[in-house]
Amino acid sequence: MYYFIVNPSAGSGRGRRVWKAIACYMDLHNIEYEAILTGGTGEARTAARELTKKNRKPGLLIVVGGSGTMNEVLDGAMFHGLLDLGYIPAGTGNDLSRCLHMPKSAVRCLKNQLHPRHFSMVDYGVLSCGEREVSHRRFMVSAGIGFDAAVCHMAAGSRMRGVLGRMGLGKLSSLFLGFRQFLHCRSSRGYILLDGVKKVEFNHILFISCHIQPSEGGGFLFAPRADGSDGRMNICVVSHSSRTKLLRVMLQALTGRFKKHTGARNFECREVSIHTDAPLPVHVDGEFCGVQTELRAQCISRQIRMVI
Ligand SMILES: Nc1ncnc2c1ncn2[C@@H]1O[C@H](COP(=O)(O)OP(=O)(O)OP(=O)(O)O)[C@@H](O)[C@H]1O
Repeated sequence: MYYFIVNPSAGSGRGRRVWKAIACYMDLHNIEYEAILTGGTGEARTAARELTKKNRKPGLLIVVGGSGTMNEVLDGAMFHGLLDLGYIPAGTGNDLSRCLHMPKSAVRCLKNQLHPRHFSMVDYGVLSCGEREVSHRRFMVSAGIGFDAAVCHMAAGSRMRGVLGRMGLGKLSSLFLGFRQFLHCRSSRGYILLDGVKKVEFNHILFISCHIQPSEGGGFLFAPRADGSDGRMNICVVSHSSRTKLLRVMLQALTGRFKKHTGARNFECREVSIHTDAPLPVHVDGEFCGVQTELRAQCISRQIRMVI
């Protein structure tokens, strides 16, 4: 049995179009399936919890949407050993499918899920935040604090993103919002503590992102060495007093030539604690989740089995 969780509004309506093609293929080939179409935030999480309960009829859970939908499913799913997860990308940024080198065609992806030849064991991260009441949220691509989260927050309420997204120009809208935010975003002093032993301090943190997968934000390669199945996270810290230098960092990340240079540093670890003096916005897989000064992220090794 195949269970689909579909976000029809992912990718500014691409989710609905992709789902039509998939449902058509499934019906044409008489393959049994159930589908849940989400109506808003949180529904994919609830559906995933329900579908992964122990007493359910076994089957493959396949997500149709962007990284936000995938994030909700991962966050809501119950693990009984490994979690088998299928994915058909239909989002705006599509970082996960790019990092996993998935085919561009939705039907091609579907065929791979129906006739698996190659499985990939994938890591995920857990972000913990809050002081008195600690909350935990899983992530599959990246989580971070600062500028990147501020862009996600702005994008979520942006009408321009919806309009450009429908025209297939989602990346352009991210660039525009990113540039606007880049000019206004505040920086902060702070530090990171890697695996509880190595403390590194920074004076002008623009953002810190914790990567399971190498890119975020629709193709910004901030952690080119991140490997989604090595049990480790790659931490990217972008910090410098000169915005001109940081602009160069952003452009290099966008063009895939991100290297070690002034303004950006990468670290590897299994677990990281992050402190910023000023409260900064936080995101997980591109979904805004409030403003914080303290975060902890850890990598859970190879607990998701995906067909790619
Ligand atoms: N029916 C719906 N209408 C509006 N929003 C929805 C609906 N179902 C789910 N959502 C919300 O849509 C948001 C965006 O989803 P998602 O991240 O999958 O798409 P995207 O932003 O286009 O893709 P990406 O994150 O890969 O750029 C998520 O916060 C999700 O909770």
